[in-house]
Amino acid sequence: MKTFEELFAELQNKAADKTPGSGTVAALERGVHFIGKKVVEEAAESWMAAEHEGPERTAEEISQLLYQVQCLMIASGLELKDVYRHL
Ligand SMILES: N=c1c2ncn([C@@H]3O[C@H](COP(=O)(O)OP(=O)(O)OP(=O)(O)O)[C@@H](O)[C@H]3O)c2ncn1[C@@H]1O[C@H](COP(=O)(O)O)[C@@H](O)[C@H]1O
Repeated sequence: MKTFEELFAELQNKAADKTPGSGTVAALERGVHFIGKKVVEEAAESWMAAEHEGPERTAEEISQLLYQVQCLMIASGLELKDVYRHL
């Protein structure tokens, strides 16, 4: 199990190192348009899971949404603090 902050640090390190075999690195190379579509896809799947599939599936889909949001943040050059200051 990992926290939101721990996952973000892991993804930042992989992006900086261009870790071979990383799906995150591959997604970042495809860019904001590709990642943005993933965010929308996972948001829709989270919504559908919440309506029809129960809490466990909803948690799984939301974890994927958070991952894609973090990819979008990194692709946009954002740090956690840039987002947190709007919360
Ligand atoms: N938490 C995640 C995570 N959540 C979702 N995804 C990816 O996001 C994509 C979308 O998920 P889907 O279930 O919709 O995928 P799919 O429809 O089966 O396949 P696609 O055709 O959409 O790729 C998949 O490619 C998943 O692998 C994630 N990929 C990585 N992580 C974590 O990110 C870290 C770095 O991962 P790597 O960069 O791959 O090393 C690790 O801690 C991973 O656990």
